[in-house]
Amino acid sequence: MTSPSAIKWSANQLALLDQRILPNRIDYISYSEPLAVADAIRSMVVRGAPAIGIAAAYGMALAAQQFANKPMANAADWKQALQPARAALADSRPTAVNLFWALERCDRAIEEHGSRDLVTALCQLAEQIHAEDIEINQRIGDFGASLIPANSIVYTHCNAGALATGGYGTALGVIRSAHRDGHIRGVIAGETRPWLQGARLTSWELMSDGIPVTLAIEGAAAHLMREQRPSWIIVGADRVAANGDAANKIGTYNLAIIAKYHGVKVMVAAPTSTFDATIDGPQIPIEQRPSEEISHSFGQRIAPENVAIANPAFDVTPADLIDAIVTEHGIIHQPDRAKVLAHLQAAAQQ
Ligand SMILES: CSC[C@H]1O[C@H](OP(=O)(O)O)[C@H](O)[C@@H]1O
Repeated sequence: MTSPSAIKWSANQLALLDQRILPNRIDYISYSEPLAVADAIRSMVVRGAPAIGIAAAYGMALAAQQFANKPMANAADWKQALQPARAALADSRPTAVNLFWALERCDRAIEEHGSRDLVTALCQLAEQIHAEDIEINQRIGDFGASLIPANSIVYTHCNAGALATGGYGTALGVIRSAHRDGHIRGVIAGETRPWLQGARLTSWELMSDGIPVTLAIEGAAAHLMREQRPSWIIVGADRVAANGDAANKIGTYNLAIIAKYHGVKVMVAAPTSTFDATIDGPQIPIEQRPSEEISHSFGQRIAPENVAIANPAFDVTPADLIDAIVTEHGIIHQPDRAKVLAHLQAAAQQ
């Protein structure tokens, strides 16, 4: 049994698996309002860079449906009508660049179709982005798996699985493909405070696929790298910058430093839609999330009132701590600016 899809679209209705209550409850929430989709992204009903981009594209399709019976003379009319929905979706989470990449693809569809049947075009575009992502993840998985030695233990952080994407996953896509090839002896999944994507989502996904997984607290990472000698740390990304730095869930930078000390290799698995060639790592916007995610645990206060709290949702791992960035177009070994830009240029020509 594999984990259910994070995103469902049928009869022009969007349903999102509520990832805030997994794995204890499997509930989908239906959406017809684009502003509600923006809230779902902000509150992490749906999360994970590629899944956020797919949800935003469906949000724009829902927005267009609201104007299906209104006279629109041209693309400018449509852009004006859809602007509130686009603005709300763009404002939902700042770090995952797939969100902005998907909205820009919707912008191009609006320009291209103008007053013709834009509703159908945006629905088809969202479905295309969704279907493409699954195929992309399978390619990332196979490229990444080619790097995993036989009999490997690997370590992963957060959830870059089917639940964070259109399906199959990026980091978990590599693990799924390597397990299919018989190269995975075990996976260590870091719990990933405060939202516990590792404990609640990655453990659940891997167990659903029959992949041996051991859940650990993040504080055990150095000990486990020394004792169990994983071959790779395999993570996803929310944004890969032009210089090869990668933003991912908070704690990834820690793991990369520990990995360097212990001679463990670090792999970032991400589609080229997660790359942002316009900035370098230090310029990546880091989302600061609500303090309550740290001061409370499942509704119970665990920290004193008024304690100062830092809750950055992501950190940036410098390229010199990354051994490989794996995309749907191949592998960037020992990434740097020149290699990243060459990879993106070659990808654009395919
Ligand atoms: C392939 S998803 C990438 C990324 O998304 C997760 O963040 P969040 O759960 O806050 O959306 C995490 O950083 C994953 O690695």
